[in-house]
Amino acid sequence: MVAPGPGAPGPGAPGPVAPGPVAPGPGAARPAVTEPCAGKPAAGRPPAGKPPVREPAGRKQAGREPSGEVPPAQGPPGAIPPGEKPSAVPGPGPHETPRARTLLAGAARFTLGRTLLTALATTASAAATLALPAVLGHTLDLLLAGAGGARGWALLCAALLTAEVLLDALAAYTTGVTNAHGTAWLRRRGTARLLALGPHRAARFTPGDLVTRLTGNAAEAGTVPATAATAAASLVLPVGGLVALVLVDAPTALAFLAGVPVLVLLLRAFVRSSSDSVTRYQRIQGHIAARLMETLAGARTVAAAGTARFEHARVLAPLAELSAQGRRMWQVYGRAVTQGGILVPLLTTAVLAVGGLRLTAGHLTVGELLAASRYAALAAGVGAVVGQLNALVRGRAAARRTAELLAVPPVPYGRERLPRGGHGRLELRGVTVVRGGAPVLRGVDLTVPGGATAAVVGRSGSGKSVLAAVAGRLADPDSGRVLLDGVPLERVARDELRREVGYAFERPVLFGDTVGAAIGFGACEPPRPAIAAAARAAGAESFVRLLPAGYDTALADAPLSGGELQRLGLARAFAHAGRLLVLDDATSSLDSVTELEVGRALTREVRAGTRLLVAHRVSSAARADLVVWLEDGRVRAVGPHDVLWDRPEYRAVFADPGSGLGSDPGSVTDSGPGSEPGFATGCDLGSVTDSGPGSASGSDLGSGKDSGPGFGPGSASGSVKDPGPGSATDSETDGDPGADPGRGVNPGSGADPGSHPGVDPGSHPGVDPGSHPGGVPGAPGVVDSGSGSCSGSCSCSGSRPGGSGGTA
Ligand SMILES: Nc1ncnc2c1ncn2[C@@H]1O[C@H](COP(=O)(O)OP(=O)(O)OP(=O)(O)O)[C@@H](O)[C@H]1O
Repeated sequence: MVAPGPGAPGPGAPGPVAPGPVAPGPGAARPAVTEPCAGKPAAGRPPAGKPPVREPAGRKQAGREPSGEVPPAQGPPGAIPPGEKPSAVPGPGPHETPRARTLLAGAARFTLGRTLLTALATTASAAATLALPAVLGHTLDLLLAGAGGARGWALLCAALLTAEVLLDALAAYTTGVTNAHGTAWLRRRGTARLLALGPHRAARFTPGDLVTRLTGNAAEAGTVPATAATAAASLVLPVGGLVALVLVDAPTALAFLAGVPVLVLLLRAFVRSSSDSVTRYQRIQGHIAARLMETLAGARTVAAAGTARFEHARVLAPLAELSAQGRRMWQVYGRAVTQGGILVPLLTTAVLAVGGLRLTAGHLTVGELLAASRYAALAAGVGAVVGQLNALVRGRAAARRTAELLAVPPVPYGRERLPRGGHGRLELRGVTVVRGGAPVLRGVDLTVPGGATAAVVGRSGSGKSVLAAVAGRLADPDSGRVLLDGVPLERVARDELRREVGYAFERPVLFGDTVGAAIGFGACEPPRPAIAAAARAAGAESFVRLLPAGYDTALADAPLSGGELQRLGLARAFAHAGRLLVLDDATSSLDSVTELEVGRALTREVRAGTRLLVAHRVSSAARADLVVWLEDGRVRAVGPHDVLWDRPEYRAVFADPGSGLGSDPGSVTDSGPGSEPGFATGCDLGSVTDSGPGSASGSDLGSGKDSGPGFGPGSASGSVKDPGPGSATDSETDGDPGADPGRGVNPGSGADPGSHPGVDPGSHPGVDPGSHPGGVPGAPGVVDSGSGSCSGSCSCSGSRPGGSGGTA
């Protein structure tokens, strides 16, 4: 017998898919974190054996690593809200069918050998099944006639039965293997495409929906090649049965043929109605999985808000619709089976009645009547065909969902290399980014000279993270261009881009089995000393040393605070630092002292290059060479922090509760053991006193003894020599929040050619007033585009107050 099809819907159909993985000591000398990738290449290295520490999801994926908390879809429990993410993706429809077909054809090609073996085994089994009634009938006739040779025919019957059993077993085995290979092929393609989409394009699917597409849906689609082969073979039985019936006795066959049109109509109706309900069923599964993922990602919020019951109801709200579709599937299937169950015995009875009459008339032998009745049953064997059709319908619907993922084009990369010896000059030209139908960056023109540190500040939602994302091509602008060392990012080869542009995020996700592997995770694996140096620079070494096995501690055994996680994320970025390093709020969870130390280490111990820091703290802005002040997606001004600080609106940015003033650790002088007395980070120097041993209490604030290098290359020295207006000499200590917390440091105002000899001083002329006709006169070094007047490229050039005219 031909193995029955994969089964009916309902219990046989997939239930809500459970989200799951897709398939997916320091030396005495301190080595600088340079040449991080001198270690063994990690091309093709899987994302380690451990899933991300934090669950992915979130709207801000474009520019920020996903947060652990995702706001649940709005609305009370009930029907699926129309705005929920899966609906943002084009739903399955006739126009997708060719894609699904192409995909299934690809899976069939991949499993061709096994599929052919399956087809062969099932066809051979069907042939044995077809031969058996004739042989059995003839054997019976020989036995009834007492003729010789019956024994040989009886043995042939036994041989046919044995062959049928063995061939069915072979078909079951090859079907399983073919399904597994087909599923694996689809999952690999889906996962590869998902990873090639980049965060922004992938964000159009919710994580739960993606998991459903890559697990349950891919598994169902993966069964299509073998099911198609089996279904083709299972057609051999009814067709062969009919042919055999005609051969045994044509008038008897005519009795059967009278009922065939009804059978055909029945099958057609089944395919039509089950296709629709199966498609809906699978979509609802995706919705439930998406909600479940959201809830799991936001488990803390749910627990804190005490909304577990609400969440329970919300996640399972589509269950009623799922159940309705499941029932519909059952009904459709049940109806087809029932109708077939009535029709088949009727047809068999008609065949038997006509055959009986023909037997009485002497036109048929007993054996022929037996064979005719068996062939009639085989010819009417719609049960197997319905099962196969049902599996094919489900598989095709599932393939459409997988094909929707593949229909999203991957991010294209060019082949160009960045110029050798470039320092990471970053240019944004007329960059506009649209999110949710509205521009969130509007015609941004900006130049950050190679080797400079730029702090991006602005109120919450002003577009800082989006800017950080486009700067390193985690997202592409909707219009405009981003250039690194003069090469448009879209032309740069992928490996080159990822090697030369590093990111650290506010809430990093760690990949790797161990702490060391998590730091080394990247396109290439840095050697252990470089990993240790990166950890040291990121302030992670102290707690890594305390772990049971240091860098070899399994991530699962390393409980990490938010700040520790952030430091490991920073260490990862430092270990792979290229010519551009983008830190998107990556120090927000660090205490002030650690942040200060990280800022220093970034200058001294990490490969020199351009830094783009999304900053909420005054101290971070104060240490940068230039500040890019964003407002409503536009560059409001570019200039040194201490000069911008004169403006109440700029100060108000930091008065934003979300931006950290008041608790700004930048006002701490330096509380680290062995800290340099008198070092001030430039904040309200009188407002915080330092209780750390050996630290300054702010008494020599503004003394200009700035020995901290700050973030920027060469940022420290200039302030000693030439504090300049608005630099470290500000001594207002009246506690006025609008006073001068930001002025204590004159970051980057002095050249430090010694420490960064590779940086071209000429390329750091401070702010380029020429390119900013809207620059505010009297505010040296600041270019104001608040009125939208930043028409050319904004660069920090020349007129840095207190600076020597270069930050190199
Ligand atoms: N995927 C998205 N869909 C819709 N809107 C988005 C998306 N990503 C960002 N936005 C919107 O773009 C604007 C800028 O977002 P962005 O994350 O860059 O702000 P930000 O300045 O970094 O804010 P914060 O300081 O609060 O992190 C915000 O209004 C945000 O709501």
